[in-house]
Amino acid sequence: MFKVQTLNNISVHGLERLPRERYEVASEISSPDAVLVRSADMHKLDIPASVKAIGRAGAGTNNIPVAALSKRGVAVFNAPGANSNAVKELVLAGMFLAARNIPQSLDFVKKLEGDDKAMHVAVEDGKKKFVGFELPGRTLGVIGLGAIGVKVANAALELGMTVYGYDPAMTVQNAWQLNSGVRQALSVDDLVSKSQFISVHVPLLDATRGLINAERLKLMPKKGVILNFAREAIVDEKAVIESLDAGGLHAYVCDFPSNALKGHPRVIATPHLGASTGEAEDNCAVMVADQLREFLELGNVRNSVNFPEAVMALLPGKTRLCIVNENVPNMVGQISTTLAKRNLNIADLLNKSRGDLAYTIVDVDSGCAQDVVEEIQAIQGVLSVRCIPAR
Ligand SMILES: NC(=O)C1=CN([C@@H]2O[C@H](COP(=O)(O)OP(=O)(O)OC[C@H]3O[C@@H](n4cnc5c(N)ncnc54)[C@H](O)[C@@H]3O)[C@@H](O)[C@H]2O)C=CC1
Ligand SMILES: O=C(O)C(=O)COP(=O)(O)O
Repeated sequence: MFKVQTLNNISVHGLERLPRERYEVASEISSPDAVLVRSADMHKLDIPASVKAIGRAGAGTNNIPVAALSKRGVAVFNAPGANSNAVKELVLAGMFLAARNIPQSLDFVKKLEGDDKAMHVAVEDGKKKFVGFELPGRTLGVIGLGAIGVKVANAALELGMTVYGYDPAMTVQNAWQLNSGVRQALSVDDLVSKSQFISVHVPLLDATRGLINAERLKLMPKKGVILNFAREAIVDEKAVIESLDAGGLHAYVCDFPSNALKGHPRVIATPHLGASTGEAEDNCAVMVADQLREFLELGNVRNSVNFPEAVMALLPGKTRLCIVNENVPNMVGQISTTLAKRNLNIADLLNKSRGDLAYTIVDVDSGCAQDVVEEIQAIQGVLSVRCIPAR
């Protein structure tokens, strides 16, 4: 029986992927094997030694102490692309809301008084304050052409906008999805200086903290719109408010409200709603639950943010050892020597590395005693070892 702790509400469609006869899933559970999470902050949590994997039912993993977990040999999974359409749709909505001054006009309507005739007069007189602009011919700059950025860029092209993209580490997979009409910006500054709309779709990293700052806002054409559906700290909120107040920016559209932003007439803020559609919640939960299950039951790794991709078929009758170790020379040598000493024949072996970490799957012909696991665990550089008994 595997135990899975949930730290947020996870779609029932995802939880159903973990069959009751093999999985106990609860928000309060002792010694969990794995954790399922959305945006709960795990940085200050005491994550028990029993945890072998974390599944993030979503994209961003900045709420998870990934580096510390890697050192313990714990895998972290996410659900790449599973909520990207939901975010794209909200970004598009944000562009329309800003361009047509819709929030301000709704506010105006809410405050109308008098009978219908008086209201009609006020409407026809008041509407001139909300004259907007149209999107065709305007320029959008997309920073980060990953699952979301590519969809936003393609959709904006369809709307008749000129689109620039910037992403120095774009994957081949995403490059295949990107409409060839999207132009390449040479740098963030190049993109910013060309774009009336800028939408950020990068993870929160040291390199992306404050990516949109006072200097960059000065490079932007007047009356621009910044859209931030990525993470709060990617945009310098103080600089944005100063620019809005000084008549630089037209609007700041974001998914991360704060006291400073709340009530500002040119801020359109939603309560972290990017991934909050039934479809996205189901997609993320199903994807990450499947990945967790495959890891717990077979040791295979798909879509991890810290482990290398590693998938090997497990044949009936074979016992599997899953070893996480530092990516240093002679680890596989030491592991196979340990097995040979015990007369355990290797049927199949897969060794993959990613950065400082390596992951080895070894299938052996016969069962494998606990002391073998302990001996491998004792090899310097081994971070965690797991034995999956033969079926
Ligand atoms: N508001 C919400 O509810 C949601 C927010 N997000 C946020 O959006 C972010 C992006 O999500 P996805 O597109 O699914 O992730 P992704 O991993 O598919 O794409 C991120 C892209 O950013 C690029 N990148 C990284 N550093 C960069 C830099 N310094 N300059 C330019 N590009 C850079 C990467 O190469 C990658 O292509 C997530 O990390 C998360 O923080 C994601 C989903 C929902
Ligand atoms: O997937 C992401 O990165 C998100 O920000 C979505 O967060 P959520 O799962 O809605 O709490």
